[in-house]
Amino acid sequence: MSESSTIGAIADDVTGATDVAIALRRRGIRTVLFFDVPPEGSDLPDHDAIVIALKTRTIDRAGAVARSLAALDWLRARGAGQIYFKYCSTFDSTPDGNIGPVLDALADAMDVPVVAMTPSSPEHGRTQYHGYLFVGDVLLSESHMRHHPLTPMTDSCLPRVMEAQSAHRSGVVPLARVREEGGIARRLAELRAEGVRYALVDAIDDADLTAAGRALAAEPLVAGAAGLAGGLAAARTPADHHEPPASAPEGVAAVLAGSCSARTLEQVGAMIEAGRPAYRLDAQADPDPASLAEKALAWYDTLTPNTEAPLIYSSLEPEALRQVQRALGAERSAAILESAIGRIARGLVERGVTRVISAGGETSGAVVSALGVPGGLIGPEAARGVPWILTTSGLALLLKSGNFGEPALLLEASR
Ligand SMILES: Nc1ncnc2c1ncn2[C@@H]1O[C@H](COP(=O)(O)OP(=O)(O)OP(=O)(O)O)[C@@H](O)[C@H]1O
Ligand SMILES: O=C(O)[C@@H](O)C(=O)CO
Repeated sequence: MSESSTIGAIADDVTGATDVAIALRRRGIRTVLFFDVPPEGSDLPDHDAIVIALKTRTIDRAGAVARSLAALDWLRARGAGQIYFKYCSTFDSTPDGNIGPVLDALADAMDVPVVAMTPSSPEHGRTQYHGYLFVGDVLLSESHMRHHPLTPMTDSCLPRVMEAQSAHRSGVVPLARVREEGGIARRLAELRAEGVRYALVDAIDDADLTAAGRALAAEPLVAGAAGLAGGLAAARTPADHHEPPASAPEGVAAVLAGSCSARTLEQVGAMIEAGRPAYRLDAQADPDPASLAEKALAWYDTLTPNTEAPLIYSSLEPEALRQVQRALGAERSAAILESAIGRIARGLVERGVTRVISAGGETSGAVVSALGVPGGLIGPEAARGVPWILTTSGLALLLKSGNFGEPALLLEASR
C-alpha cells in the first residue's frame, strides 16, 4: 500500500466518526464523512480520507458485522488502501460487545494476520499502559464508564476484554517496545509468530501515537480511537496537507442531549444554570416516543421567536438513570428516548432550526438517521474532537461524544 493512498475509516458510532474525521482533518487530510454506507452514485468530493459512520456499537453482532463488511467493500471499491476501524477511547464494549466480532470479520475478509490497535487518546485523557486502559488517572473500570447506560465497563484489561469477544488471541505491545527504534514492528512479528491476532499498543502520549502511526503506516487494517488515527495521519508527508476551514456556521440552533455521561451532565447543567429554555424528556412518565416528541415540540412552539437556543434532554445522574432502567429496562428506555429525540430533531428542522447540536453517540446516530442526512464535510472544531459537520442539505450538525468538550460547550456552540 502507498502511504499516501486513501484512508477509509469505519466508525462504530456517529460521534466517534466525527472524532476520527477531525483527527485526520486537523492534520491537513481532506476528509469526507458519510452517515452509513452511501448509496451507489453518491457524490464524492476530492478527498484523502473517507469516514463511514455506522451505528454498530450496541446492535446485534450479526448486524454489526454485516454493516461493517458492507462499509469495507464500499471503501475498498473507492481505493481505500488502509482501513481504520474506529471504536471508542473508553472501549464502550462489554464482553458481549462488537469490537471483537467486527475486527474478526474485517481481518478475515482482508486476510490480515495481525491487527495493531489502541484506544489511547491522550488528548481526551485516555491512555493505555501494560494493556490496561486508563481514563484520566484511574482505571477504566473505576471511571464514570462503570455506570454507562448501555456499555458499563467493569474490566480495564484490554486483551482480556478482546479475548472475551473474539475468536482470536490478543497480546500487548508494551510501552518500552513502542519507544524502542523498530520495536513495534519486531513485537508485531513476535505476536504473529505466537498466533496472536490483536496487538494492543501501549501509548501514553502523542509521541507514542506518532511512533505507532509511523510503524503502522503500511498496515492494511488498523484499529482504535481517534488518537492512533491522528498518529497515522501525522506520519503522512507534508505534501498531503490541506488547511481545514475556519469559521463556525451560523443559524437557528437547538441542543438535544441523550448522553448521561459525566461531562454531558455538566454541560446540560451549565445550559440550565444560564437560564436557557430547557425541557426534560421523561420516558417513565410517558414511554411512547411519538407522544414524548409531540409534547416536546409543542413546548418548543411556545417559545418566543428569537429566544436563545433551547435544550431538550433526557440526561440523568447515575442513580436516577438506574431507576428508569429498572422500571423500563435499559434497552427499552434507550430505544424510546432515541426514537423520541430523532422525531424531535426532524420536527425542529421542519420549524426552521439549521444548527442541530446533539450530545451522545447513540443519540446522535438517532438524530442523523431521523434527519436522513447523507453526510458532509468536516468543518471547524467547536471543541477537541467535536467538529461542525457541514451537510450538503445546508444543515450544520455538531455531534458531541458524551464525555467531550468543556462544561460550557453546549452553551457556547448554540449561541
Ligand atoms: N433518562 C434516560 N433513561 C434511560 N436511558 C437513557 C436516558 N437518557 C438517555 N438514555 C440512553 O442512554 C444512551 C446514552 O448513550 P449515548 O451514546 O447517546 O451517550 P454517551 O454514551 O454518553 O456518548 P458517547 O457514546 O458519545 O460516549 C442512549 O441510548 C440514550 O437513549
Ligand atoms: O473515542 C471516543 O471517545 C469517541 O470518539 C467516541 O467514540 C464516543 O462515542
